[in-house]
Amino acid sequence: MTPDDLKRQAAARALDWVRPGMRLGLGTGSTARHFVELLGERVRAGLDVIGVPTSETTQADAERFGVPVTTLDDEPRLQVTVDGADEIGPGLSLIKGGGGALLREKIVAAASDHMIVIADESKLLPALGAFPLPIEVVPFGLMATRNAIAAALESLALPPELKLRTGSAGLAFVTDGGHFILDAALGRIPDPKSLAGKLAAIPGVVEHGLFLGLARTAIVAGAAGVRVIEQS
Ligand SMILES: O=C[C@H](O)[C@H](O)[C@H](O)COP(=O)(O)O
Repeated sequence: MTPDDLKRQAAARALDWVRPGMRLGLGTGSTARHFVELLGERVRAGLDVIGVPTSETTQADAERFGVPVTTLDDEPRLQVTVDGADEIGPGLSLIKGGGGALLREKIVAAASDHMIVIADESKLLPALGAFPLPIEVVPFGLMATRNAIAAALESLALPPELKLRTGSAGLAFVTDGGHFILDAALGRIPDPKSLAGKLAAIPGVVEHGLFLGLARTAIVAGAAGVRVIEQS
């Protein structure tokens, strides 16, 4: 079984939470894409749902797979969001944003009654931080914002290692919102809540990839089968 097979298994299980008439948040990334594709199969078989994509890529996928889409402006409250993650830590804390979609993903998750995270078992970890934490920043004042983030990291005894994410041709990667991403190689984040608070207080930081208290259910597929973890 390949990691991609496991992602698809987790995505398939998430369909159990989908009911006719639901308004769904559609996540971004290779795992969420499986969900959108499988949801499209159900829609073609007659399921009536509508989705809010969390990125331009997912919007295109949803259209290609035949999932009707809307916006949060037209449907500001969603019942269920299904999304992937880069890491799943204690209490279903998450690192997200490896694909650069963290801002819309967090807005959509926060507008949802129930966020379900789907992943293969490699994403389930005893602590967050091995995956570099994406921090979305406005291009204006990049160096000042970067210095402020580095100072915040140092104040928490975390390494101030920040890398501007690059895309094609070595240019800065630009998010759907027109921002840049600084990836913070932290190794281990002992206190995600304190870090989230410090980052959110920095002017120029638009959002960060720590998703705390948002996911209620994790569906994790591994060699031994699919596990459902609920956060009470
Ligand atoms: O910005 C991207 C998202 O947060 C993804 O959900 C995350 O990076 C996981 O992606 P994948 O399912 O491809 O590992």
